[in-house]
Amino acid sequence: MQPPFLTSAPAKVILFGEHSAVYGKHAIAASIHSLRTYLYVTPTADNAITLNFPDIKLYYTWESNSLSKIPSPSASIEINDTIDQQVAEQIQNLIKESNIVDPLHANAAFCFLYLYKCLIPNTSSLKFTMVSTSPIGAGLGSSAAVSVALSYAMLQLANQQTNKDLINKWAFVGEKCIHGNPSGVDNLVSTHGGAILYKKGTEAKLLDLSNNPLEILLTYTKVPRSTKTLVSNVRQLYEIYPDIITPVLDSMDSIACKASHILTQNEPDFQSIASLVDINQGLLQSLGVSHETIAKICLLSEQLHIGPTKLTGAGGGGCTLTLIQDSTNVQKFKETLTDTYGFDTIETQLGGDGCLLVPNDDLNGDVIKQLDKLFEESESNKVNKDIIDSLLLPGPNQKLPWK
Ligand SMILES: Nc1ncnc2c1ncn2[C@@H]1O[C@H](COP(=O)(O)OP(=O)(O)O)[C@@H](O)[C@H]1O
Ligand SMILES: C[C@@](O)(CCOP(=O)(O)O)CC(=O)O
Ligand SMILES: [Mg+2]
Repeated sequence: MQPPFLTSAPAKVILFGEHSAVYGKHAIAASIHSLRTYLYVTPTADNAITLNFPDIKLYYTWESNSLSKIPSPSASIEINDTIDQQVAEQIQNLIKESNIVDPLHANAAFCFLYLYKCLIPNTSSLKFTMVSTSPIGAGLGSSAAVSVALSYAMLQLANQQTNKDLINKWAFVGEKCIHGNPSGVDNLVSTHGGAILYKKGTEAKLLDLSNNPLEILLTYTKVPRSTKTLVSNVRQLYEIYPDIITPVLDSMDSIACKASHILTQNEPDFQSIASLVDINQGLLQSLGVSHETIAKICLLSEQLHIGPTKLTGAGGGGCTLTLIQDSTNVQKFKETLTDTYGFDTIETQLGGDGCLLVPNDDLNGDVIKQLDKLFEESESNKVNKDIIDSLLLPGPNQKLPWK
C-alpha cells in the first residue's frame, strides 16, 4: 500500500498472570479500546526514513544508505521469532552512532529498525509518526501497541496479505526487541482486541466478559519503570531459587485458570475474584515487582472498603487495578489518589477492537490536512488526549473510516 495511511492498536490490562505468563503459565488480559497508539505513515521526498515519536521526544532521520549497509535478518518476510544477533548488533551500533542513548529511545528505535530490516528493507522516503493516548512504560502494554501498529503498517508497505495472525507474529518480534523475553500476551490482545485466557505456545481462549462487566478502576502512579528490567529481575530470582519461585508461578497459573472459570459463569462470584486479586498481588509482591506507591493504593482501597487492588503489567510503579466491589467511597478513593498522592485515575471499559487501519484509498484531501495538522502539532507539544480522540478514536462516532 502507498502512504499516507494510518494504523492503530489498543493498550491492554492484565487481570491475572503477569510475569508468570513469561514462564508458560496462564494469564487473563483484555484490550482497552479507548487508550490507543496511532501510527501515521506519510511519503517524503528525501530518500530517507524519518522517525517522529513525539511522546518520547525521539526524532531521527536515517539516510537510506546508512540503513542499507545493515544486512537483512535471515528471517526476512518469513516469520522467525528468533532475533538475528548479528543484525541486532549492527542495528545497536547504528543506534549508538546516531547518539540515541536514552533507553526509552533506544528500545523504540531498535524495535522500529529491526522490523524495518525484516519487512521493508528496500523502502525509503517515508516518515513514521506515532502518538499514543495511553501512558507509556506504565504496565498498560504501550510497547505491544507500538509493535502491533508498526508491524501492521510495515506489512501494508510490503504489500503483504495481512491477516491478524501475521501482524501478531511480527508484533511479538517487536516486543522481543523492546523487552527481551515477552510472553506474547500483550501483542496478542492488542492485535485481536477483546479478552483472552492466554498460555504461551497454545491457542488463546476468547473470554466473553460482555455479560459480566467487571468494574475496575486503574490508577497510574506515574512512577516510571521498564518491563525489560523487571522481567529480568524476576528471571534472576527464579534462577537463584527455582524451587521456591516455581510454586509461586504455579499458584499464579491456578489463579488465572480459576478466575477464567468464574468470569465465564452466568453469575460470576465476584467475592472469589476479589480473593484472587488479593492473593495474586501478594504473590507478585513476593517476586519483588511491587512498589511503595502500589502498596499505598492497596491499603487505601482496603481502608475505604472499595475492593482489592493489584499491580497490572510488569509492576515496579506503573499502574494498578482496583476491583470495585462497593462504590460507596469511590469518589473519596479517587480524590485521595489524585489530590493526596498525585496519581491519575483511569476509568475504562475492557475489551473492544484490536488493530485497525485507515487505508490510503479512504483518506481524502480534507482528512489528510486535518491529520497533517494534528501530527505536526504533536512534534512540538504533547497533544491533548481529547484532541487526538476527537479525530482518531475508532467507535460509533468515529471521524475516520477505520477497518
Ligand atoms: N507512543 C510511543 N512512542 C514511541 N515509543 C513508545 C511509545 N509507547 C511505547 N513506546 C516504547 O515502549 C517502551 C515501553 O515499554 P514497556 O517498558 O514494556 O512498558 P509498557 O508496555 O507497559 O508501556 C518505551 O520505552 C518505548 O520504547
Ligand atoms: C510482565 C509481563 O507479564 C507483562 C508486561 O506488560 P507491560 O509491558 O508492563 O505492559 C511480561 C510479558 O508477559 O511479556
Ligand atoms: Mg510492554
